[in-house]
Amino acid sequence: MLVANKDYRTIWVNDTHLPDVQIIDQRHLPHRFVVETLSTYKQMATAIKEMHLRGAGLIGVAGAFGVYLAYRDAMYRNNSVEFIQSAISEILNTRPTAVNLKWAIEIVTSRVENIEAIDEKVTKALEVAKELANLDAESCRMIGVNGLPIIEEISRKKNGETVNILTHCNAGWLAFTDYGSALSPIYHAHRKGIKVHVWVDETRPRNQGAALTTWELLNEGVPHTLIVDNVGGHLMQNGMVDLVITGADRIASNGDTANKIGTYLKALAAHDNGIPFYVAAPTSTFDFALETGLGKIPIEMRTGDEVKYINGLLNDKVVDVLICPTQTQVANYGFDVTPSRLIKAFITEKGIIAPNTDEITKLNC
Ligand SMILES: CSC[C@H]1O[C@H](OP(=O)(O)O)[C@H](O)[C@@H]1O
Repeated sequence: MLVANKDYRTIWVNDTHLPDVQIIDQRHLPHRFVVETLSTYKQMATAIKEMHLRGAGLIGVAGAFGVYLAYRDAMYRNNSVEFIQSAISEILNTRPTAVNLKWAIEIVTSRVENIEAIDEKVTKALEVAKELANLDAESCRMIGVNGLPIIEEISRKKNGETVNILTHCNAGWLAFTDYGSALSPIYHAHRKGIKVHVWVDETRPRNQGAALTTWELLNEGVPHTLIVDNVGGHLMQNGMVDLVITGADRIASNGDTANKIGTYLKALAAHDNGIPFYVAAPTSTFDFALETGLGKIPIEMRTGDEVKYINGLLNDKVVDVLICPTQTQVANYGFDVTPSRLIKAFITEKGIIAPNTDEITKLNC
C-alpha cells in the first residue's frame, strides 16, 4: 500500500542469494518511517516480541522468515539440530495469542524437515516464507473483494450517503504483508468511489489505532476521525455508525474471536444497537483445533509500562510520559474474546462465513 505515494509491503527481502529480512519498524510510526534489517533469528524474535512489527498476519509471515533466519544462522555456525529446535521454539513463544505464528512456522518446518543438506534447507525455508508472504497479501486482497459488497449495500440503502465504519486497533496493511483485513474492504470501497468514513478507536495502551490506522488511512486518502476508546457506544446510540469491522488474532471453530482488548465491548454495543459487527480475517487466523474460544485462547499479558507511559511526539522528539503514580499496579491484558453470538459474519478470502461450527469447519478443506 502507499507511503508518500510509493508502494510498500511490511516485510521483504533483498534480491540477493540468501538475503537479510527487512521490515517497516512500526514503533516509529506515525512520526518517522524507519526500515529495520534483520539478520539473525534472534533479531526477528525480538522484533516480534517487542512489536517492531505486529498484527496476526504479519506475525505469522515474520515467524516464517524467522525460521529461514534460524536455518541460515545454523548453516553459518554449527548446523546443530538442537540450535534449530530451540530457535524455532523461541520464535513460537514470542507472542501467544495470534495463531498465525504457529500456523506459519508449522508450514515452513514441515516443508523443510525431509531435506538433508543444510544449504538446501535454508533455500527451501526462504522460498516457503516468500510464498506465505504472497499468500497473506493475496488473502487480504480477496478479503477486500469479498467485503466490498457489504459496504456497497449499505451505501445503496443510504442513497450514496457516506457509510460510517468503526474499527478497533490496526487491522490494516501494517498488520499483514499488504492490504489488511478489516481495512481491506474499506480500501476497495474507497478506490471504487463509494463514500466512506472511518471512526478510528485510539486503542489503548499501545494506540495502534491512533498511530497506525490513522497513518494508513491518511496515506490512502480515506476520510477518518480518531476517537478515544470509550466513544463507540455513544456514536452507535446516535446513529453515527453503520457497521463495525475489526480484525482477529485467533478464531475458534465455533466463531469465538480473540482480538485486541476492547473489541468485546464494541461488539456488545453494536449488538445492543442493531449494528452489524463483522470480523475480517484470513483462514490462517482460524484455530480449527479449538472448539470454543472463551477461556481457551491464550490471552497475552504485556508489561505494565505500556499502560503507565504514553508515547508521543513532544518538541520534535519522541518521548514516553508517565500518566500515573510510579508505584501503581497495572494489569495489561492484550486481548479479549468476543463470543460468536455477537458477530454477524466473518469476511475471509474464501467468502463471507456465518459464525457457527458447521460453516467454519468447511473452511478447513
Ligand atoms: C490481524 S488483525 C490485527 C490485529 O493485531 C492486533 O494486535 P497487535 O497489535 O497486538 O499485534 C489486534 O488484535 C488487531 O486486530
